[in-house]
This record gives sequence, structure tokens and C-alpha cells, in this order.
Amino acid sequence: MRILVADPVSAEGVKLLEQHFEVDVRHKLPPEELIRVIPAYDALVVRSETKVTKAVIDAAANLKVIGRAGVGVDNIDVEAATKRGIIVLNAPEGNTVAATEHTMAMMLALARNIPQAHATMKAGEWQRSKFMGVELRGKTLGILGLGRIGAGVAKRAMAMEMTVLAYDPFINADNAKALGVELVELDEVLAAADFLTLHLPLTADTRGLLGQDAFKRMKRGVRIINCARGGIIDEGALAQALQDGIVAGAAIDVFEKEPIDPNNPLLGLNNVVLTPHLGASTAEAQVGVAVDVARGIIAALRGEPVTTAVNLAPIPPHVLEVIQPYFKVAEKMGCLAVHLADGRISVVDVEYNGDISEVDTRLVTTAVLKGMLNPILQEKVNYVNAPGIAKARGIKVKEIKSKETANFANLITVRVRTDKTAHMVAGTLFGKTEGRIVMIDGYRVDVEPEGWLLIGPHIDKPGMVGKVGTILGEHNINIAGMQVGRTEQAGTNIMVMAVESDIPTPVMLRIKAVDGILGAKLVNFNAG
Ligand SMILES: NC(=O)c1ccc[n+]([C@@H]2O[C@H](COP(=O)([O-])OP(=O)(O)OC[C@H]3O[C@@H](n4cnc5c(N)ncnc54)[C@H](O)[C@@H]3O)[C@@H](O)[C@H]2O)c1
Ligand SMILES: O=C(O)[C@H](O)COP(=O)(O)O
Repeated sequence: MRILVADPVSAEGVKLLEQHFEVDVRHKLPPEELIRVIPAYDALVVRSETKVTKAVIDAAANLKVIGRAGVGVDNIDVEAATKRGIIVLNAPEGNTVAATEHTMAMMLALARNIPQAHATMKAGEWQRSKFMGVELRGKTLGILGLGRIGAGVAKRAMAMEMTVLAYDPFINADNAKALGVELVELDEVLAAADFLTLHLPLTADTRGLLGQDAFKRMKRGVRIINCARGGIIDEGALAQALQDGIVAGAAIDVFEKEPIDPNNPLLGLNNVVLTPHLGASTAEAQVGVAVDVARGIIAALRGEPVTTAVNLAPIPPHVLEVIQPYFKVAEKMGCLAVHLADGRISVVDVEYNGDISEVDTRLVTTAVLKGMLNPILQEKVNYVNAPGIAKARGIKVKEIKSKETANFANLITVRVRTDKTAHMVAGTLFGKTEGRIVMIDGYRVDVEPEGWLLIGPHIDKPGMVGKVGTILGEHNINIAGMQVGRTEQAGTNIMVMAVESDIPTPVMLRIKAVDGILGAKLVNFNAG
């Protein structure tokens, strides 16, 4: 598999990728060149510079994953990627401290005119009276967006003895309270803040959030810091507010257009502090995001779920701890179920029994669908596109949950209904990680879902296994393991044989023709 690293990321991340894949590092590709080369790649790594547009995604015939070595994914057309089943993942935590500290540096630089004073000294001047500053202590800091960076800034601001107010309609009031932050409405923050700092994503809702109107509602003399995203503040309106004295100063790291437009009105003003999108630029942060994104890409290309995928619902760590060991066996159960099912699958019920029923199991259900759809579809089915593909094919998927369990601490049962038949497969973990199939169509078994399995329900009479074994032997097909599963009702059994190679169709037909064999299915668990 081939990876294109299109923006500068730390060598540690690139080395990690190189241990597994062929990696090309090519920075500053013009858009048309990116579109030309992208079909050759399975994964793309970017920061904020490369724009991954719909045109790039449409051209990316083999792309499976886009990794953003950082937080903001506003340079990636996530919707277009999702439609194509391309996983978009980011590295949300690696640069949090760097951006938080940059915000504090910008706030202090703004309060004490440090860049302006520095520039005069470099010019040979000694001007003490020109640069009267203000203190942070006792001032009100308004935070828009109390996520990772917003919360980090809040903690540090409180150490500087500031009062902190925040606007974030999506966070829990108790979390804010635990931080010592008062959550209030936007207008209240705007009216009260002496310093106002932005830590929001750029979305349709936040674009232009601070425009002409908002500046009118601010306390006169407010100082504004934006280390989040250009576009959240209307730069023209900010320049005007700075000139009118509504805003006393602004410290800006991110711009509507990057690299900054030489005509940007902020460049001509003295009461601004500008940095060229340096929030994440620390050695520590760059190693952190590069390694995190490399790990995400490796997982994605192995077909494992990616906890940092932005086009999948996020999974809290305590839930992940419970469900992660089940992904593999769930996928294999899906694979087995689709092989058992003759005909068009219309309903998939996934039942969870035991402790697992108490957490969010949607991703385990997605693993079942992935395992079910991959063997029958040309396109690659993954954790992003599996639910959408199932829906588009008219498959009704339902989860059933019960804490009750009979023989196993946790049990997952997949029931599929087709236009002709109904089948079931149940699976669990032995120990903490060993996936096992423990029931097939009501027959109790204990099967490791690996390699090739021949499954044959048959009449319960002597010689059945011997007859099938003889046919396999005649065709030089080695049997690696065998067991017979029983049901409560006497009369039929199921044989499950692990074989070491594919069984050609004519041989399968001979097996199916054996007197007493009620059907024979061959499952290749390694194909998906
Ligand atoms: N300057 C840099 O180099 C740099 C570095 C890292 C992150 N960033 C940017 O900083 C921003 C924050 O990053 P983070 O890691 O803290 O993200 P985060 O997801 O942890 O926090 C964002 C917060 O914004 C809130 N929010 C979303 N929409 C909102 C709205 N309409 N109104 C109010 N609140 C809203 C969310 O509830 C969330 O709590 C992002 O834009 C990110 O891209 C910039
Ligand atoms: O969203 C982010 O992570 C920051 O804006 C950093 O962007 P960068 O990786 O281009 O420095």
C-alpha cells in the first residue's frame, strides 16, 4: 500500500508509516498535481495547508483514509469522503497544549505590547512610555468554545487570577463548573469580556460569528485572541472595530486566507499581534500529532476501527475498552452469517447479552455489517460506509440488548433473515481476546473463526464425517480440525471442518450430494 504525505509532518510519524507501507513525502503539490497523482495512493496525510477538495476525492480511486496531523479538518471535504467510504481521521489531542500555550503567549503579548516594543528596540529606539500595558489579574476572560483548548486556557487564566466566562452550548454545565468556569449565553460573554478568546471549530454556524453586529455588543476596549480558525471572525469588521477603538487590540494566529493575503487590513494596524498559524508549532506537538495520525492510518488500512475518525461517532475510552476485543469476532460472525444465508438479506438483528449490553455497541454492530457485506460486494466496506451500504441495500438492522446471559459472560447473537431462510450465529470471547463461534443455526459448537471452514448440517447417523473426509482426502485437501455440533432436538447434527485450502466447486457439489448431508457451505475467514 502507498501513502502520500502532502504537508510537513514530523519524521517520527513518517518513520512509523514506513515500517508498514511505501511512503512518498511530497509537499506543496499544486492542486492539479495532487489530483493527477492521488489515484496511486491508499492513504493521504495532510496538515492544514493541503486542501483536500471534492475534486481530489473524486480522483482518488484507491484512497481509503485521509489523516489530518492536527485538529481542524475544515481543509478536507469530509462529506465527499464519507460518501466514498473514505475514513477521515485527525489527531485531536497532540497539539492541545501547544495551542493552549500559544493562546496564553498571545494574550500576554497583547496585554504588554511585547511585539511592538521589540520592534522599536530592534530599530534602535528606547521607548518606555509608549507601551503602557494592562494586567490580566482581575480581568474577565470570555471563552467561546470550552473544548480541549478552551478548557486548557480557562485553567491557565484562573492561575493568572482572571474571572472566566464561557459560551459553549454543547458542553455539560457540570464539566464547566468543575473547571470553575461560568457557562453563559454568547451576548453575556461579549458584553462582559475584557479579553475574548476563540476556541471553536470553523463550521457553517461559527463562520462570521464575530462580525459587525457582534462587535457592537462587546465591551469597549476588549482585547481579542483568535488561535482557532480564520473565518470565525470577519477580518474586515475586526479591522474596523480596531480602528474605532471598540477593540483595543487583537492577537491573531489564523486567517481567512492562508498564507495571509498581502491586502489583509489587519497587516496595516499597530494594535495587532500576528503569527503565521503557529498554534501547533512546537516540537512536542508535531511529534505527538504525527505519531497519532500514523497509528490511525495503520489501524484504518488494517480494517480496524479508528477511534479518531471524524466521520464516525466518537467512542469514549471506557466504552472502547469494553467493545474493542469484540470487533474481530463480530466481523467474522457477519462473514459466517452471510455465507449461511441463501438469498437477499432483509433483516439483521444483533443481540447483546451480558455486560456488553450496557454500553454503546453500535460499532460492534457495524463490524458485523462490515463482515457481512465485504464478501458480497465489489467495493471495500469499512467502518465508515458499512451502515450506509446496508441501508442502501434495504437491510433493516436492529440491536437487541439484555443483561441476562445463560452460559457465557457476554454473548453476541447475529440473526439474519433473507427472502428464503433465517440463520443465526452466536459468538463470544474466551479469555479476554480469543474470539469463538459458539452456536451456528442452533447447533452448539466451539469454533475458532480463522482460515477455511466447511460447514455441513447432516442427518445424525454413522459414517457422515467419514464420507466427507474421504472426498476431501481424494482431492488432497487437508483437514486441520473437526467437530460435530448438536442441538437440543435429536435427529440432525452439524459438522464443522477446518480445511487448509479452498475446496473447488465440483468437490463441494460431491459433498452436497452425499446421502444425509443437508447442505454444505465453505467460509473463507481470511478473505475479507
Ligand atoms: N492555531 C492552531 O494552530 C490550532 C491548533 C490546534 C487547534 N486549533 C483549532 O482550535 C479550535 C479548538 O480546538 P479543540 O481541540 O479545543 O477542539 P474541541 O473540539 O475540543 O473544542 C471545540 C469546542 O467548540 C464547541 N463548539 C462547537 N460549535 C460551537 C458553537 N457554534 N458555539 C459555541 N461553541 C461551539 C464545542 O462544543 C467544543 O467544546 C479548532 O478550530 C481547531 O482547529 C488551532
Ligand atoms: O487544527 C489544527 O490542528 C491547527 O490549526 C494546526 O494546524 P497545522 O497542522 O497546519 O499547523
